Amino acid sequence: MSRSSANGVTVIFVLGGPGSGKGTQCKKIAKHYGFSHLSVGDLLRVEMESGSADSAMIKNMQKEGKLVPSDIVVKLLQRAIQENGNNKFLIDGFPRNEENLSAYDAVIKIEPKFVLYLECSEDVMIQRALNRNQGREDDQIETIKKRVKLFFESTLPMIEYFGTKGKLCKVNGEKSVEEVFEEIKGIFSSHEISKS
Ligand SMILES: Nc1ncnc2c1ncn2[C@@H]1O[C@H](COP(=O)(O)OP(=O)(O)O)[C@@H](O)[C@H]1O
Ligand SMILES: Nc1ccn([C@@H]2O[C@H](COP(=O)(O)OP(=O)(O)O)[C@@H](O)[C@H]2O)c(=O)n1
Ligand SMILES: [Mg+2]
Repeated sequence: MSRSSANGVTVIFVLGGPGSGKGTQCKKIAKHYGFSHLSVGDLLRVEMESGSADSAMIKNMQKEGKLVPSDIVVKLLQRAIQENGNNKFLIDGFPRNEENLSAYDAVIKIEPKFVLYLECSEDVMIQRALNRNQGREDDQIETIKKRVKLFFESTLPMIEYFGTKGKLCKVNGEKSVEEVFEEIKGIFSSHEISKS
């Protein structure tokens, strides 16, 4: 039996390229449905600012648009889940490749209820990330292009794998914020997740 059915913890992976709207939609879902939003990029940024032994490496990987080793990412995620009293989590921006997924399966082991994928064209991703204005060092054009490339090379094949398992829920991430959220509400309703 998966841990999700054993202890009643619900996990949803929220995936999409940079700028596809993961953070934007997760905030709305969290508020509407009472989920806790765990953005792995944010967890890494907090760890980077903490001055821990991994700070410099994380800063460098983010600046280069590369992925931080999975063991470090999974430890941060596990700690965030354990410290949180909630039993419903949106995991935003993870897993991003097969290695992330294997590390998750080995350590955290909570089978996701489904994977929410915000589909967006490369041009829209790039424009949104460029206009984001959050002071992120990785939101400059050269790094964004590397991140987009990595998304299509490493993340998308893994997302498609969830499709073969019948776990993939895809929405059109290019519509307005409210239209995307309406589509998401339909998906949540079909999975019998109701307003908190
Ligand atoms: N559906 C949308 N339409 C237009 N702009 C959006 C939409 N969703 C998000 N944005 C904007 O695009 C940028 C990237 O969104 P964000 O949620 O940070 O994406 P991600 O977490 O996937 O990188 C932000 O400036 C956000 O306000
Ligand atoms: N699973 C993850 C998620 C993020 N990251 C790092 O954090 C960066 C920013 O991730 P993010 O999820 O905040 O980025 P967006 O998709 O929101 O633009 C990535 O480019 C990686 O360097 C990672 O290494 N592994
Ligand atoms: Mg984000």
